[in-house]
Amino acid sequence: MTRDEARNKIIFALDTGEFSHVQYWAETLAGRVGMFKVGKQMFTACGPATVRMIQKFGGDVFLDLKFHDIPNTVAMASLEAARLGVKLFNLHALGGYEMMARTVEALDKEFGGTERAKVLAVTILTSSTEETLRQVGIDLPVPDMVVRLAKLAQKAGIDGVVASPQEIPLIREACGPDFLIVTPGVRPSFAALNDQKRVMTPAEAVKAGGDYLVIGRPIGDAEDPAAAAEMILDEIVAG
Ligand SMILES: O=C(O)c1cc(=O)[nH]c(=O)n1[C@@H]1O[C@H](COP(=O)(O)O)[C@@H](O)[C@H]1O
Repeated sequence: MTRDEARNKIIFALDTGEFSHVQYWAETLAGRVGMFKVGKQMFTACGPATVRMIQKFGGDVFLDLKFHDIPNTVAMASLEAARLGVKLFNLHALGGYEMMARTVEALDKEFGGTERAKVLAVTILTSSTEETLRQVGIDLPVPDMVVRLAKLAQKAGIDGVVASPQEIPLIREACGPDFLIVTPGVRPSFAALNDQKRVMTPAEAVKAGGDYLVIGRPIGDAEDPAAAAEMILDEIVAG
């Protein structure tokens, strides 16, 4: 894999609430990562201006608001997300088939054949374990639940999933080569696990067939974030 191909796979999780930091990150990591993820903290604090600021500096955006609500509410919120011109956004597959299908229908109606934001369904969060599932009344093993939700999302017309890198082979087998797989829970050899549980290294996640890797704290908390991003690219290219 070339360095450019590796770079295009990296999505930096911009997990801050400070609008004044956005320009710094967009400039520092431009050309070092393929996309910027704006999540709940950033969006709640600063809203769509964050997305526009990143776009102004030439960055692509993954809007990570993990919608989960009644079908109409999610479909309408999804249209607003897509109108911001983001490349990716997500919802929770646990919201069910109708919620996902209504969202894809609304997007197709508005955007027709033109290029639109891709929708990802979050399967089971990378911080969750079997115990987490049992606590909410789900007795299936995590991998079974992930595959079940990925297949449901694909049936509803969703473009891909967010899942742990450990589940990539199972999802590929169940959903085929064109279904996008985006994996957080990626930890380079030099970084701490933090609250992530089901993790892999960047090189392993790419080798397993992940289309995009979401990486936050290993870059954001590093003393030299640009160097950390380059070290991650080194690991992927070497791997
Ligand atoms: O949808 C996500 O991006 C996501 C799903 C998931 O299962 N696990 C997960 O960690 N994330 C996000 O991915 C990012 C991971 O950040 P770090 O753990 O700092 O690399 C965070 O912004 C999470 O919100």
